[in-house]
Amino acid sequence: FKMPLVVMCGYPSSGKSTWTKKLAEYLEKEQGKQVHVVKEEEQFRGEKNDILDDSRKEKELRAKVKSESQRLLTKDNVVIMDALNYIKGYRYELFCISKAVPTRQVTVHCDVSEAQAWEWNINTDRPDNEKYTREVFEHLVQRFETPDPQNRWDSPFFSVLSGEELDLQGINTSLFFNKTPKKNMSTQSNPVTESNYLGTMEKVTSEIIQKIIAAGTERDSGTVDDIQEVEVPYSKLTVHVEDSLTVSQLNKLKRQFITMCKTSSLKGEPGDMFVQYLNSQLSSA
Ligand SMILES: Nc1ncnc2c1ncn2[C@@H]1O[C@H](COP(=O)(O)OP(=O)(O)OP(=O)(O)O)[C@@H](O)[C@H]1O
Repeated sequence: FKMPLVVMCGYPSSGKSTWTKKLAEYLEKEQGKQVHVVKEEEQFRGEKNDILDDSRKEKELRAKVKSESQRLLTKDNVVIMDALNYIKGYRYELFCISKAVPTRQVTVHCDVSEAQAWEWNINTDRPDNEKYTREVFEHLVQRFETPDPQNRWDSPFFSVLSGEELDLQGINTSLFFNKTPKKNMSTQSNPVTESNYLGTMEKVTSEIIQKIIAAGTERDSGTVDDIQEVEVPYSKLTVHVEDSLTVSQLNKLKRQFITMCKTSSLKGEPGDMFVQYLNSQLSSA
């Protein structure tokens, strides 16, 4: 059992670094753990707003922070990821990495209002190039995908409101004392054996995609339109389709998912895993 990952998230300037510091101190001094903080901030080098305003640079930034965390996760310490972590699909990828190690992961949401975060941003004693511009701040707030403890990748979940204290002890308990989370209990299908796992994946994902396509193509061949929730085989979960979606996009997501399963030694109920993957990717496009 390897040391766990804490994923901080929240609006820009919502207190992520402040709570990261307190959590790290608590785990080190009171629990005798080694803590490694991966700071997104260190990558900015005075160009915070430029990087966050450029989707290509921002993507590179996220990839760096992710691989740094992944590298450290194999060592004997707690990794706290002090980063915006605002994309649902990205948090899902982190969850897959933790699962593959395997280790535990806890999500901490610094849940302060936009107005409060903005006030902290302008009143902070950092140099101006380390403050968010109004424009970048607003973009990040708009794009923020609030974590939901119902998603298994956002759970166990802790949030801290403005004026409240973070439950440091609770986090410690979740990281070190709780049992490994149980497998998803929403399906009763038969357990899948190692040897036929990928074959099963192929069949399950194909049938799920067929169902989504069938639900949307009655009107318009080739595009899946105007669907909210699609019920699919092999899972009690539904797929949320908000925007129009092409058959080739769906096939691409299926291929990506299968590749991820092959490389990450991720195991679970194939139907649920694929539906959760689709939902995380469809909402983070
Ligand atoms: N609970 C709090 N009460 C009062 N001020 C706070 C609180 N939390 C954070 N701040 C102030 O808000 C500013 C931003 O805090 P912090 O750097 O922790 O946020 P962040 O989410 O890490 O920011 P960034 O998005 O830039 O990484 C700091 O000046 C900090 O002192």
